[in-house]
Amino acid sequence: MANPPHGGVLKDLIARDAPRRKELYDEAEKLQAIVLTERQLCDLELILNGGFSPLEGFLNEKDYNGVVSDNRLADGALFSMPITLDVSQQTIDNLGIKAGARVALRDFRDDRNLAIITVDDVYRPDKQKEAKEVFGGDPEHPAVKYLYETVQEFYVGGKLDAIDRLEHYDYVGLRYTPAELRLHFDKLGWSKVVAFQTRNPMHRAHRELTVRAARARQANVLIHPVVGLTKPGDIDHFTRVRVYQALLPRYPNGMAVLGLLPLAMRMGGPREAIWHAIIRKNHGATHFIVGRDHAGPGKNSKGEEFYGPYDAQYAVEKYRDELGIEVVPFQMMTYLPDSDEYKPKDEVKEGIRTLDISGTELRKRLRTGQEIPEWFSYPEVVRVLRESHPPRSQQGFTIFLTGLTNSGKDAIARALNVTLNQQGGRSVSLLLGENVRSELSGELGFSREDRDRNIGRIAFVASELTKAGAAVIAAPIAPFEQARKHARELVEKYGSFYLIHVATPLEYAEKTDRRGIYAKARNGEIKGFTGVDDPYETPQKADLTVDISKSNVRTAVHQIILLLEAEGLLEQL
Ligand SMILES: Nc1ncnc2c1ncn2[C@@H]1O[C@H](COP(=O)(O)OS(=O)(=O)O)[C@@H](OP(=O)(O)O)[C@H]1O
Repeated sequence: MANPPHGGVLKDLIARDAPRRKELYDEAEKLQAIVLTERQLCDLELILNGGFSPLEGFLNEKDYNGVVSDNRLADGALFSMPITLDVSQQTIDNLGIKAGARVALRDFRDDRNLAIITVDDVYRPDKQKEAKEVFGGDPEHPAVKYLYETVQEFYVGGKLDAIDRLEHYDYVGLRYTPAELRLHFDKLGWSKVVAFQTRNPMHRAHRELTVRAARARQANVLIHPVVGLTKPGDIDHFTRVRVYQALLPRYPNGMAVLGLLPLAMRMGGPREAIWHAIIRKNHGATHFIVGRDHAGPGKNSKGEEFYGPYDAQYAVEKYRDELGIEVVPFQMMTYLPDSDEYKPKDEVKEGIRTLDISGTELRKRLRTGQEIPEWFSYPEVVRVLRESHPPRSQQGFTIFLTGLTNSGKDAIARALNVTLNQQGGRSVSLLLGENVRSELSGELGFSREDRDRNIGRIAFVASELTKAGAAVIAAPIAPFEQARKHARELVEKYGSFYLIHVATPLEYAEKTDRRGIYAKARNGEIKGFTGVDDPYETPQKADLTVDISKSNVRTAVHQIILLLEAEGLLEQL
């Protein structure tokens, strides 16, 4: 039998309210609706399916205060994370949210009503207190930042009636609700299950750790990764799930099951560990692994850890009797090359050689295409990671040329286009200023606002193409620093961005202008012309500066090629 849920009853609101579904659906159609944010949606899903039992809704003020100050709901039940529904004053006024009101909760992705909340109260949280008590208060902590920057100023508490489950279109078969997982364990005849939480790819060390934990308890393994919201910058869940699927056959005799958890993590270390344990208990697990720095966000900008490495383990230990799920504390696993085995760090005798590859080192090896040894991971896992993290020679990039009209930026861009096409290996896209103007920005003029909008469009297209692995060459005038900076930020989410300042002086550009465009600007036919009667802000931080009055197109192209080569982008594998 699976472990009893937290509080004794699984609050599967979908199953509970199924008989009234039609009635609730019709009622919601007539109600005002709160459109939920991504994080609220994740929370809602786990309230509706019982993952957050004993919760039956979003916390009211009494429960919230208890959880924040003391890890307890008003009735004394252990619960460590405030699960709240935040709204703005404007939403409260527009929707008439007040005690006793019924309001629909809507999915922003498909506009479906998923639940109805009966409002208990509307209250203004003490954010400073929440930040301090729940997360430790460091303003750089991601959940504290989220609290101050994104969370609205009021919370709405109240119980929910469930209308429908969330629709998912990825890995649907692996998204077990607590009830489904419990049934699955029963079917398999598993009575002891060790759950493993993760937001990272799994390698040999994790496989060894989970098998060890299972062996010590004569249990089976639930690999229970988070696929809701994790730490910004984490490897996306699509890649991770393919990694877990590749790893699964490495467990002997089907001893592990993979289930995906749609949780929005807060990276709350000790508080989060207690919460994670409760969630796994609700999913039927009897044991839960808590490792070093469990659900911690790493270090702040001063290099300080947000939490002590074993704070999470102490926290779950403190509540061990109440938790009702046995926590399995684990040290870091390390590889012993001389005996070709993994051991927890604290069990390694002094003088024994050990090997480790950090997350940063792994990312570097993926980026450079460097070998990832078999002692560290399985070839089938590495293959999945390499597919989503191709080496630099296969990654996209953007060359962004900025400069005055007739500075030579267009000629360099065209020459670079054929040079990169000759090189092969990537599709090359050329975004010349005038082409973009006619194809994408036809309605725009040359006011600062319109120019910024134009560069914004180029940046968007360049970032999408860079994501798809292309080489992008853009050559607008782009006279404003802020817009160029924005373009860099957008593209760098997906690949490299190089700003090339074509710094040919105005006198030269004007003197050599065969199209007579400067003449038109000088005699007033064209107004607000860059360099003549509109400013050009010199780039503060160009990756390369070239000047056609002193050099030529061929040299400029060669300099760009050398830059790309030095960055590893042109290597032929
Ligand atoms: N008022 C004014 N100011 C500057 N440029 C003007 C203007 N009116 C028309 N043009 C011609 O439009 C071409 C494209 O400009 P851009 O889109 O690159 O300008 S911006 O980056 O949006 O500021 C640009 O050509 P290239 O520099 O050859 O691309 C200009 O010749």
